[in-house]
Amino acid sequence: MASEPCKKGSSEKLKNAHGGQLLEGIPRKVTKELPKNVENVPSKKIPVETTVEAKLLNHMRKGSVSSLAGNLDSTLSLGYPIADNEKKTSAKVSDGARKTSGSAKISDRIDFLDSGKSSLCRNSTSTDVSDESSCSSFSSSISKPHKANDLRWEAIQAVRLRDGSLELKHFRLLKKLGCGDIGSVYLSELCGTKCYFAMKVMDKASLASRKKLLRAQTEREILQSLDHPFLPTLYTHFETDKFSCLVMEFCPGGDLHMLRQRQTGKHFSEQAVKFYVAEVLLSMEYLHMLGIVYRDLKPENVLVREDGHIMLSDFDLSLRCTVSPTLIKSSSLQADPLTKNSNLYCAQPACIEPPSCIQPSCVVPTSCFTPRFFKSKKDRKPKTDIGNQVSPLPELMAEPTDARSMSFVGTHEYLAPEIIKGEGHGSAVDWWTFGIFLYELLFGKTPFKGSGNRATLFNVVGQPLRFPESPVVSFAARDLIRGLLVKEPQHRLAYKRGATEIKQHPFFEGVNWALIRCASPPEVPRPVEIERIPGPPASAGLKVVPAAMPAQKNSDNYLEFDFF
Ligand SMILES: Nc1ncnc2c1ncn2[C@@H]1O[C@H](COP(=O)(O)OP(=O)(O)OP(=O)(O)O)[C@@H](O)[C@H]1O
Repeated sequence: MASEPCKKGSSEKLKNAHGGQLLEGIPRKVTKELPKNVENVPSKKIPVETTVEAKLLNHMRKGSVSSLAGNLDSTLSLGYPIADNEKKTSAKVSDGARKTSGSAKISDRIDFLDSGKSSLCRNSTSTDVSDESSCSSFSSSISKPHKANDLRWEAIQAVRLRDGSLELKHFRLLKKLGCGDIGSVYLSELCGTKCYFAMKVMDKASLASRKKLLRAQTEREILQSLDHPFLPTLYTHFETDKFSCLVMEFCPGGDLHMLRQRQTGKHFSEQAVKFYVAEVLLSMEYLHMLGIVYRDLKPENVLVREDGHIMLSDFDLSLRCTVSPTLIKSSSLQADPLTKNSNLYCAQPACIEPPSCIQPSCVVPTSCFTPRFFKSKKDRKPKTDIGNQVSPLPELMAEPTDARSMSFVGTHEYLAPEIIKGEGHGSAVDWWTFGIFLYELLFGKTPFKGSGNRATLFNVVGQPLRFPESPVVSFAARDLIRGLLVKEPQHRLAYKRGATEIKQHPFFEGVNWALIRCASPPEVPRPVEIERIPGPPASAGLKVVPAAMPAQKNSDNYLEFDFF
């Protein structure tokens, strides 16, 4: 089968074909690196697809894996075109460790950045993951309490128990979902289980030659550390001699960029926005608690799960640092940890009793998102007491504010001013991108977009924030955006107390943060139908027909009923 060309660069072609105008709906392309220190690295993304897919097929033909179910292109439809998936045309510029001189003019800096000469920051090595064994990683459900009732998790564990490890041969690759800078993502079935996953396949040789091994490693390590309802679950990862594979949850609903294109006026209603940004906020809060600055928030990276809730994806640009979560305000029922209970401390933002958060019949609003407090047995209250707590939740500040990176990372329209100016940046960049994200979902466009990337960068740094007259958006929403899109990071909302500050903004009034996972989403993807169609055994085709559709009729008032 001929390998399908990677469509990631398709927007560039459209740009030329349409008089330099980037068509609305064509995804922003991101160049993750503007290489400088690295000689001979192309400034455009290499279509990993061509290399990965060809090699993968070759690999499979040798009999090491079940077939990439044939006729993929013609017989499979995901309900959203792959071309839409493969978007992003701006520059996703990699984390460079370059320092600019304090006296350098911003225009020089922007020229430099726009010229594609900024440096790579992470010191990629060709050996950073080469010593890995070919076995699967053994993340256990103990470290992922949210997976306790997950059939896919159980299916993976069952194969592991039976065969010792997960390998490529255990999966059928059914459909290419898209390709990114460091790999291609395939819809895959764990053979014989009807459990479907998104498998990211990365060609190790290509990663090494393009000095992206470290980035792939960063993404994998971050994914391994996550266990949150709105963040990807890494079910397993394994290596072959040629490929590194990450097996994650498959999101059939596409991403928020595509979903926005389908809305009337190409923007979401304010209620829908509130839902999506609230879930993104919780996932960012969790990441910051783990010391992870995400750095790549944009609608393309927010995927929609089968239940309509979101999943933040794409962690290869994230920055890891140390963080010391601090309790800044205890709830009235908690003794002051500093005075009375010196053994009370905050550790992980995880569920205290995981299943209780999922049950719609929750009587007690046990929070999935509040910090877990460990106390000595002596001080632990009886469960009933805890269950009756109705007092305000304690406030936790877990901002990796000390993090400092000189990297130039992100997508032009989403870059924070301090990144463009090369002043060094920390977690506040995530709150800037959160503001741009909120703006784009509400207004259908980003606030500082210029005629080209260079103009965009200038606008971000120098242009004041303006709001279009339509659509009409509440004062609270505009006020929140204003607070987030403050150019100086130290004056930006959430700079001091992180997500807590944002949660308390009137825009989110009435949001039940603890039970957001139980709320009805604005749209739920149509159930995935995967039906086998007749054909030769080796190329048995599958039909996949998910597409976002409006939530149940009676969900017109879902926000009042479920969410607030
Ligand atoms: N879990 C998933 N479920 C469904 N589709 C996915 C999933 N993960 C990724 N995809 C699709 O595959 C495409 C490629 O994803 P991938 O993370 O490799 O690249 P990317 O998001 O473009 O970013 P990057 O270039 O930084 O790697 C995405 O655009 C998305 O449409």
